[in-house]
Parts: sequence; C-alpha cells; structure tokens
Amino acid sequence: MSFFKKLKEKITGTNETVTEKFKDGLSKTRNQFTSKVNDLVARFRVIDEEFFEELEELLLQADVGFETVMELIDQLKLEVKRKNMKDTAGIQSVISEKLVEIYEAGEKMDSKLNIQADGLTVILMVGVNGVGKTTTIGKLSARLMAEGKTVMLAAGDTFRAGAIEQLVVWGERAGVEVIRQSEGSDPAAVMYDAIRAAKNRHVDVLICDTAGRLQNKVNLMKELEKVHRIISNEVEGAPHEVLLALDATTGQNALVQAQTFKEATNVTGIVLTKLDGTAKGGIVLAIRNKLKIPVKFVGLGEGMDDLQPFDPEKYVYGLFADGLEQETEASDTIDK
Ligand SMILES: Nc1nc2c(ncn2[C@@H]2O[C@H](COP(=O)(O)OP(=O)(O)OP(=O)(O)O)[C@@H](O)[C@H]2O)c(=O)[nH]1
Repeated sequence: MSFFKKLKEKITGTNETVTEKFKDGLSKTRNQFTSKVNDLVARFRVIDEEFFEELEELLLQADVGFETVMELIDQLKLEVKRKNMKDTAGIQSVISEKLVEIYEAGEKMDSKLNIQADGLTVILMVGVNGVGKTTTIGKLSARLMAEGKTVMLAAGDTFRAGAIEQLVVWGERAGVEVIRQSEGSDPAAVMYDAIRAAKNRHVDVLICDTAGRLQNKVNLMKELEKVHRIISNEVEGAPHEVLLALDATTGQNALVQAQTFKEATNVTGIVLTKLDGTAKGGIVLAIRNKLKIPVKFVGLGEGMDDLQPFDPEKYVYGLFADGLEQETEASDTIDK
C-alpha cells in the first residue's frame, strides 16, 4: 500500500477540522512547491540524475535547508533503487513518506507542552517584536482554557510602547486576567507580582510575555536572565517552557534569530507563526534539524483556533493533499 493511501486512512476521521486547517494553512506552499514537483514528475517520467537535481533545487527553494535536502535526496535514491522504480509515477508518495521519516527519525523531541499535573505551570514567551508573540499568547490561552485550565497573563514587555495594552486586549478577548505594571517598569517585578497573584488564585498556567529587543543582545540576555531567575526562585522547576515565537515568512532569518535566543535563554520549544503566509513552508524541517528544538505549535491563520500543535503527518498531508486525493481516488477505483 502506498504511503499516501496509508496516510489518508490514518487521518480520515481523526479531527478533520485540524487536518483541514493544515491543508488551508499550507496552500501557499502547496501552490508553489508541490505544484512544481508535480510539473517535474510530469515532465521527466523517467527517474534519473537530472530529475533528482531539479527536485533538490525545488526543495532548497522551499527553505527545507541544505542538510535536510541532501539527506532526503539520498534516502529517495535508496528507496527508488530498493523498489526498482523506473518512472516517476508514485514518487510524490515516496517523497512525502521520507519527509515524515526524516522528521521523526531525528533526535527524539517531545512536542507536547510540559504542563504540570499539580500546581502552577509557568510558560515564558520570547521572540522579536512583530513575529506574532502577543497573538500567540492569546491563542494559547484560549487553547489551554478549552482544555479546562485556568490561565493568567503577565505583561512582561514593558519596553515597547503599546505592548501592555495589546496584551490586555488579547486577555479580554480570551477572558483571562492580565497582571501589569506601567510602561518602563522592571519586567522582573511584573513577573514577581504575576506569580504571587497566580499562586493566590490557584491558577494552572501563567504565560509571561517578554520584550523582544534583539537589537541589543546584551540587554536581551540580561533581561531574560533576570526574569528567568525570578521565576525559578518563586516556582520550583519553572519556567516549565520557554517558547520562542518565530515568523515563518522571514525564512532563513528566523534561524538567525533563534540562534541568538538560544544563546540568551534555554528555549524548550518553537512556535512557528504565519506558516499560512509563506510559500516556503519547508522551514519547519530546517528549524528542527538545524536548531534541535521541537516545533511545538504552528500558526496557520489569524483566528483564535489557528494555533495548532505541530503534527508531521498532517503537515505532509497539507503539502501533498492534491496528489494524495488523486492517487487514492485512482487506486480506490482500481480496488473496486
Ligand atoms: N496569517 C497569520 N497572521 C498571524 C499569525 N500569527 C500572528 N499573525 C499576525 O501577525 C501580526 C503581528 O502579531 P502580533 O501578535 O501583534 O506581534 P507581536 O510579536 O506580538 O508583536 P510584539 O508585541 O511587538 O512582540 C498580527 O496582525 C497578527 O494577526 C499566523 O499564524 N498567521
């Protein structure tokens, strides 16, 4: 049975709304990358060295990243040989199978949020201004509340004008309390207040916003270190997650930002925002392989429920949805 058919069977009936979100969110990448792969397959018919070279180029253009592309091409060559495939029919299914395998074969990384069963969980959100940090905090609050958790927010970006107000608006929208001080105050003091309030009110999850001043690495590091210290002094084992928000539309630049934050703090997971806004959705694979940090969530749109836990199979489905529909329909007809 082809990978497409197995994948189709696996995801049918399991939360179709989420599957559709991945499909819609990846439509730009699919229209660019996958349609070019389809053209390539139609143009070549026979699998040869030139076919692999052009495929390699398409994968690089989709921001999959050099090392991952090389690994994928090697794996594909082996599989083509093993299966004795002479023509390109069915190669998309093999490509998608290998993409999932490569994603899952890497270092074992837990993409689940580390939420404590008892007591307060503290999540620190870091990232450069404008990447969608505040929006992500709002969406994450709504998601946790839907799971039955009580949530509180700490307005720790006291640096950027308007950041506190923006968080308060999201807090109101999601129905969660925001602990704040005035602009320019010490973010560590805000965290201290917020932890006190969260403990007093027996809140399950406290999400802390931070300033994303990447322009000044020394200040960024100092501030994050101080905030980190206050949080870990007040709550044992905290912060339980340090989530770095990265904007998928910034491509390779997102990798550079991530490197800086990695040096400043112990990032435990990536939230890749605006994946719906780029045709280079391969960046997910580059991030995982280059940074060795799990992508825990992806942003697939602007709505409250458009932040979804990353799932490699749904992601690959989103990339190859059209081909998958066609292939399974054709083989269903043959089966009948
Ligand atoms: N299409 C799309 N837009 C998004 C997504 N996430 C965030 N946005 C949009 O990106 C813009 C910037 O998001 P903000 O949350 O304001 O950015 P920010 O990182 O909080 O900015 P700072 O508070 O300065 O750090 C907003 O218009 C959001 O609606 C996403 O996953 N998809």
